[in-house]
Amino acid sequence: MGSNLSFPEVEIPPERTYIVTGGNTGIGYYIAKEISRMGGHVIIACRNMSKAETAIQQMQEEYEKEFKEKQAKLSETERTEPRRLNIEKMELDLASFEKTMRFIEEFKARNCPLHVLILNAGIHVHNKEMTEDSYEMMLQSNYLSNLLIILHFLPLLQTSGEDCRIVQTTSAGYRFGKLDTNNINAQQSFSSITNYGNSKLFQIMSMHWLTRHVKDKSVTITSCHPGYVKTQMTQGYSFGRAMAAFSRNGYEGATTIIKAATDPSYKGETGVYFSDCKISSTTSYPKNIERQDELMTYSFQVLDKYLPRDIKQYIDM
Ligand SMILES: NC(=O)c1ccc[n+]([C@@H]2O[C@H](COP(=O)([O-])OP(=O)(O)OC[C@H]3O[C@@H](n4cnc5c(N)ncnc54)[C@H](O)[C@@H]3O)[C@@H](O)[C@H]2O)c1
Repeated sequence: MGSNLSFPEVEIPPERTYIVTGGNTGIGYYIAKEISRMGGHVIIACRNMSKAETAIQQMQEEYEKEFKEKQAKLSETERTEPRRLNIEKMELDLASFEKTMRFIEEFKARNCPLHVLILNAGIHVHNKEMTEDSYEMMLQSNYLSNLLIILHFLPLLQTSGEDCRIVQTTSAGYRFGKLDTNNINAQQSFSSITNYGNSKLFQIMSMHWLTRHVKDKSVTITSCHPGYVKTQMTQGYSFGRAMAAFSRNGYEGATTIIKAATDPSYKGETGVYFSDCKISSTTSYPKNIERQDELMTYSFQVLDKYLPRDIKQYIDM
């Protein structure tokens, strides 16, 4: 397990900024740690600021330990000191449009470039839960709020320089989802697996739609399946615990996303799905254009109040 899971070691210039949502735990923790270790400026966007701070300290400690272990193999004259990783935290709660907008506005107010947006945070609930905005929890947290962030940050990514990317952590569980606008908000029925699958399917469908409709094609948008990974998410239910011995660890789960976000050979590669650290194919379902249009009509209606005023300048809609 995991032997083909790797990403090339690249030296990331310190001015390149990466947002990693859900960067304090699970897969996101390793995405943030490895990208900052390679030199990037990383902002982890999380719900709980004290947990985020603890995670940042832990990343620094682990990095220093690993750095010193590598240095021990070198001669005294070759040895250097570990650096301070450039990781910051910002508050983000995807289960609330108001709080998601607060994060968007706070980041915009910094007036700094954004090179790579890694939308990794996600949730898998077992029973039907509605958000404060009256949307099914996974629909809003895994899909609608992520789309809102993309729509606001696109112009910033387009003007931040070379090779800017949006990378979403989706799931092969998208196969369990389907688009049914009469039941999209669990109006008629709810199933933990189907509704989780829906949210992950919609990430892939919206990626395809955006790939076609964004006017300036310089920013790439991709979706990644991390594999089945032992994290808080999967340990929260009995099947996940039973699968623990056969699951990837958090680092292995992160490799596919890190590769999609940093590998120079993927520069310009857009509208693709990654699995096992390589571009892979999806079923035909998310590629259906009429279905994508239907999803986006619904999504733009839901998000209408929060959309950027000048959106039509950069998206054909
Ligand atoms: N673990 C797996 O086997 C697996 C498989 C396929 C896809 N994924 C996806 O990988 C991503 C990371 O999951 P993980 O396995 O590391 O689980 P995890 O539970 O360890 O991490 C999820 C992260 O998302 C954050 N999050 C959840 N709801 C949020 C909200 N409302 N606002 C902001 N942040 C929120 C959590 O705080 C946490 O940091 C998710 O998108 C998940 O759907 C995981």
